Amino acid sequence: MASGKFITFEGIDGAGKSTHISFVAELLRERGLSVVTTREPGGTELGESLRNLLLHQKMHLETEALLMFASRREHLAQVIEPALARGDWVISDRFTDASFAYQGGGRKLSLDKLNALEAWVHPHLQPDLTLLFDVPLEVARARLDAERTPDKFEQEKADFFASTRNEYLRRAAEFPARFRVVDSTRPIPEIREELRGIIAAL
Ligand SMILES: Nc1ncnc2c1ncn2[C@@H]1O[C@H](COP(=O)(O)OP(=O)(O)O)[C@@H](O)[C@H]1O
Ligand SMILES: Cc1cn([C@H]2C[C@H](O)[C@@H](COP(=O)(O)OP(=O)(O)O)O2)c(=O)[nH]c1=O
Repeated sequence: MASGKFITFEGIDGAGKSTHISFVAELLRERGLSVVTTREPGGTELGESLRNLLLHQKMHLETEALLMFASRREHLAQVIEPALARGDWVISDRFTDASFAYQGGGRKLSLDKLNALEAWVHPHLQPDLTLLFDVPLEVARARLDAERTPDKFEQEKADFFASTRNEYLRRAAEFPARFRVVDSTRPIPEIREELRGIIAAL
């Protein structure tokens, strides 16, 4: 049996990643693959409790980073690793790149500390494919304003998201084999066509 692959969706808030997750999951299911969709922070009962704290409570930057990785540890143990071991495909709405982008880029936690946490929590696992939905801040902000009540992260200022986006793009350049940067300013059907091509090539 072919082994499953691990796909992560990333981007600043409002970039449009959630819009495309069910589409990509469906593309894979059409090929007869078994697909698990999940998200971070969250994905487990404990992770969803941590998500609630992380999205709504102020806390020290390092506490925030540690809780993101605590949620991830549980998620890997309970959901991601068992699914991949069964041969399922896993699609996660965010993973460790988000910690580098938000806690590292946005909040300026040292990348050394983030590298140490990553080496602790998943020394041997990386996504097979990371789709980075990229838009300028103004576009993301306009999409969010039209839509929802902002959580703790979504209330951050423009320079926070500029740094977050830059860190995502820096990582995409550092790991070109696993990243695909998707220009998410385009209309949804055009983005879907590109995603269809990327998935077909996997
Ligand atoms: N390519 C696009 N063009 C126009 N609007 C979009 C596009 N992609 C997403 N949106 C809209 O932007 C909003 C935020 O999208 P969402 O997928 O929830 O973003 P994210 O998950 O990245 O925060 C939603 O209202 C969605 O319908
Ligand atoms: C996984 C992860 C998410 N986050 C942030 C990014 C998002 O603002 C927030 C929740 O992500 P997300 O699920 O994208 O939010 P929404 O449901 O509103 O689209 O958590 C981090 O700061 N670090 C992380 O490691």
